[in-house]
Amino acid sequence: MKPTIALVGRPNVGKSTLFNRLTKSRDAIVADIPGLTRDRHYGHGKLGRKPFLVVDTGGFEPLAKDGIMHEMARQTEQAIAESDIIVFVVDGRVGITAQDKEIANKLRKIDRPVFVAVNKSEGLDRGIAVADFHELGLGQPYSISATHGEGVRNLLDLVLDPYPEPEEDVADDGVVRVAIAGRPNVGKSTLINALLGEERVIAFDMPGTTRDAIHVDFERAGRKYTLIDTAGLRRRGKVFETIEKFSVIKTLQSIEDANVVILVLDAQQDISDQDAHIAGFALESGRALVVAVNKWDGLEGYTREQVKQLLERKLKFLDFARFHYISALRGQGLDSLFRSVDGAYAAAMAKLPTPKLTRALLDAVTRQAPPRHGAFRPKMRYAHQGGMNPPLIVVHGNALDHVSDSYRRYLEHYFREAFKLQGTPLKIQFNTSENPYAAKAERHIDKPGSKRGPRSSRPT
Ligand SMILES: Nc1nc2c(ncn2[C@@H]2O[C@H](COP(=O)(O)OP(=O)(O)OP(=O)(O)O)[C@@H](O)[C@H]2O)c(=O)[nH]1
Ligand SMILES: Nc1nc2c(ncn2[C@@H]2O[C@H](COP(=O)(O)OP(=O)(O)OP(=O)(O)O)[C@@H](O)[C@H]2O)c(=O)[nH]1
Repeated sequence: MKPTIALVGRPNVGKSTLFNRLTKSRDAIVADIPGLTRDRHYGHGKLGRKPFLVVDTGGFEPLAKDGIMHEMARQTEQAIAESDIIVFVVDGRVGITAQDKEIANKLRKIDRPVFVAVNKSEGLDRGIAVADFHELGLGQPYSISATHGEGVRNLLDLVLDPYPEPEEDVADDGVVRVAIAGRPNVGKSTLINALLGEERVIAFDMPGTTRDAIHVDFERAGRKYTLIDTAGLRRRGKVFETIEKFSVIKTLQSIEDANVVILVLDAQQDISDQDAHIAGFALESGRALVVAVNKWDGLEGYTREQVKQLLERKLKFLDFARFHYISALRGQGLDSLFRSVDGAYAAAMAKLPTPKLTRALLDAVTRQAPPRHGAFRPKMRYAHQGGMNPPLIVVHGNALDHVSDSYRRYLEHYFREAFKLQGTPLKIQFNTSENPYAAKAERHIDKPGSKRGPRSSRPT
């Protein structure tokens, strides 16, 4: 599972700046998607091939007893309880403060690695910048500059050293890993009950001692599935208990671990920010997705139509996914929900042969050529598949840096239709480097004496 890094520290030390730096260099599947609002506190990052999640915890005032600072401290404690690694950010220009010491006192009691990042260190002597902070008793402090990027990579190397690179291929053993995500009270437990039967849920609800995901196998219509849940989070250490039953980190981790995410919404409630954020996470993770609009039993015909329209408008950025209107309570709509889960899985794992991809690409271009950008006319030559889950299509050609987002979406739509990739996001990567074979072939053709060379074929 992807490691989760929590950024902790008092206000104004540079946590948000560091967060932005850690999360910006990801291959953006969501380049510019209308309607998608992001939760700026949770993000994906990558160090080389190693992926990780980052949580920006906001300012941490451990002594605040009430008010907004107290609420923030609660949320920070939850993030600390659920993360794998803590990066404690301090301000190298201000030096150690009483508040830093308070935070350190709390962090020293937890059983996870804590790294002290002495920020704003650009232009300062490294040794002097960090000297003060040994006193925190959290080991060697590291000097960084979040705005300039200095020392950040070194720190990440250390932080992620114990975590191996992910395996190259996604194993396709035919067992579909399903995560059920949604905000509190939409009916996730009811749906899980309906899928597993009561006796299984008891096992599933057992508090674990580690925060590894718990996997529950089940069968449906002759097919095997594994339900992923990160239960067990609630029992972790005495210093930082997870207070809330709902956990964004837990949701993110189960999404990451799944092949297919079932996003559960409540038809009887308006779409909330929390729903939209969870939908956004699912999209950003690249996982295949099926939307289950639950509690459909309680609605009349006219309201149903209204709800459908509203949802499809608000969640337009999920238009690659199938929407199902179900009642978990009555067990209605689950068969067809699972047919879509299977379909989404197949789409996520699809193998797309180069000749077919290239043909589809050229057809798409014939139908609508990429618009010229200034002096550049992007030229697409061929395409191959660069990955699965989600499918990654690598398009090769010239001047592809100048392809617009709207043309990217056009291509995405075209490939989706051509290869029936419903239910999975699709990544398109443009590769402008010359095709060495094409270049060679052209040189060959250009050779004097070549019968099929362009010169000899030019009308005279
Ligand atoms: N000189 C310098 N300033 C920095 C650096 N990193 C952040 N800052 C500045 O410090 C100030 C606070 O940065 P933020 O990233 O907002 O700090 P924060 O810890 O997220 O603050 P809260 O959101 O209040 O908790 C901003 O003015 C940043 O530009 C750095 O590496 N060097
Ligand atoms: N009418 C109706 N009510 C439902 C349906 N599914 C769940 N509910 C009710 O919605 C409430 C919340 O259901 P839960 O399954 O506990 O929701 P949850 O998403 O697991 O909630 P958390 O455990 O808080 O995350 C309960 O009162 C359920 O009986 C449904 O299909 N129709």
